[in-house]
Amino acid sequence: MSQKIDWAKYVAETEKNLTNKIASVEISSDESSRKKGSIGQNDEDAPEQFSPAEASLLAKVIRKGLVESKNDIEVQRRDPKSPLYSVKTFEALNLNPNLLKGVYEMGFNAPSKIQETALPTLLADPPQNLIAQAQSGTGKTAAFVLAMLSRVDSTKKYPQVLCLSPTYELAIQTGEVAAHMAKFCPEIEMKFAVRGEEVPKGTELTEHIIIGTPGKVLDWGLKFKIFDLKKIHVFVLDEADVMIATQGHQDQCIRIHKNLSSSCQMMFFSATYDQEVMDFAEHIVKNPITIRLKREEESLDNITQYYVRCANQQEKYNAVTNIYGTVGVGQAIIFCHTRKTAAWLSEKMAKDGHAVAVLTGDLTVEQRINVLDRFRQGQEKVLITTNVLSRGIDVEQVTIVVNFDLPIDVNKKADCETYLHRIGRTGRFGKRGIAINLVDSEQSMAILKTIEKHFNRKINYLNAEDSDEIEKNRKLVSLVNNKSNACLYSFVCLFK
Ligand SMILES: Nc1ncnc2c1ncn2[C@@H]1O[C@H](COP(=O)(O)OP(=O)(O)OP(=O)(O)O)[C@@H](O)[C@H]1O
Repeated sequence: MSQKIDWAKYVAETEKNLTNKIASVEISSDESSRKKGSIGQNDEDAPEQFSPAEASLLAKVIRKGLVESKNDIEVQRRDPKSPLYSVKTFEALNLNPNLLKGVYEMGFNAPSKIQETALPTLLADPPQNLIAQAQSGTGKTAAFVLAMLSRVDSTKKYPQVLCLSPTYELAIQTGEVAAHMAKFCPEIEMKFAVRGEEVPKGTELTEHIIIGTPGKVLDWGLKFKIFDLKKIHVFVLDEADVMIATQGHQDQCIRIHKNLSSSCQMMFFSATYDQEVMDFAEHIVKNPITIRLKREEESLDNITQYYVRCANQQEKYNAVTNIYGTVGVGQAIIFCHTRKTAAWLSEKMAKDGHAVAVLTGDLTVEQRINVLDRFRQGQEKVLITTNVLSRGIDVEQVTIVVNFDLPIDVNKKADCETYLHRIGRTGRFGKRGIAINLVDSEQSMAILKTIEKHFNRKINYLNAEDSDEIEKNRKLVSLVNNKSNACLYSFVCLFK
């Protein structure tokens, strides 16, 4: 990117290519290339696993909007005398009018919960250091981008704001938000410090904001000295939890941080609140105000859980096709352990004339979004997937979740957390749902028992021969979506 390039255009072009690139790049510490078409693991027999960076990027790209929370913000202040405000409107922040225009242009009417407290802190005079933790999608990026843009003095032609992201793709995402928000502030110039960006030796950067990955920023700031880290007065560390999970990044961040001036304002953001993240935060952020929005936990409260005994894979298949035939009550998601099983199941169902969607890690991000969009619109009633989708399904109309394979961890033990993410709902949806676990061996029965014990919630045996059981289930299922009993009866008869 040349120094005077149209930032918005650059981001638009980069974004256009991003989905293709994502399939062919390594999201890891060394940022080396990986085989095309392989976002997850290459081995389709292996359980699908996704790096924190991949998961974060996917969540960002797939998410449609703000994740609202009913929880209150928790605030901790080292210095109890430091003022703390919160705002209910963007006007109350006394923003540059063109920035405010940009915020409204993005469709933001009022600050999100985390923004209500984070923004006045980030914009306070004298500057305050902030550690903010809130789950993905709650408005953290928008908050610090607004603060970054507000802190620029465009009459001074040197980098003043530095934002570190863990990967190329995440940096591009942040840049896109910044470009969008700064739409009416053409005087603010930004530059990506990511792989592929080269600047001739001896250049001095004149852009106000640098958004980049730690390795490149270290090179530019310390090795080539094309900008002065001491002149940076706002330092943002985004996705700190993903940063830590990326090898070598933590040390690089600390090296960058050591070269900043002591008066530099520190903004630290994380989606999780692990001890490791907080230790890292302590290193980087002195005397912070810490704000925290606890995630709305998923629970099994509204979910009725069943298990069905199947002798083999074919019986599992039969059970699934029966379910498919009766999901008039809503939509279903079927979870498989490996990409291979998901492919086998979907192919078999397609051959038998069923329309199902399949979402696995070998799809590009663009393809995944298409699949999800179609499913959200109800174009397919059944979605077959792997753990690529275990978190944040957020499709309200999904009433049935089938575990074709029960979730297990790398040691082949019950993975209760994944079970909860697959089946559970947050208070947001509050609707009833049904989970059906297909059990085809003694091992899977043992896993089921572990899950049952872990959550202390009974997983009912679904036995279509037992008339009492059918009656009980019929009543229960009729609570789901208030559909007629006739339709629901067919659901219960699936397993006959
Ligand atoms: N005040 C707001 N009003 C409406 N929408 C908002 C507001 N703030 C952010 N959003 C939108 O909500 C979504 C999530 O916001 P954002 O990306 O800032 O969250 P985040 O916490 O940074 O998530 P992540 O950790 O995944 O990056 C985005 O689509 C963003 O445009």
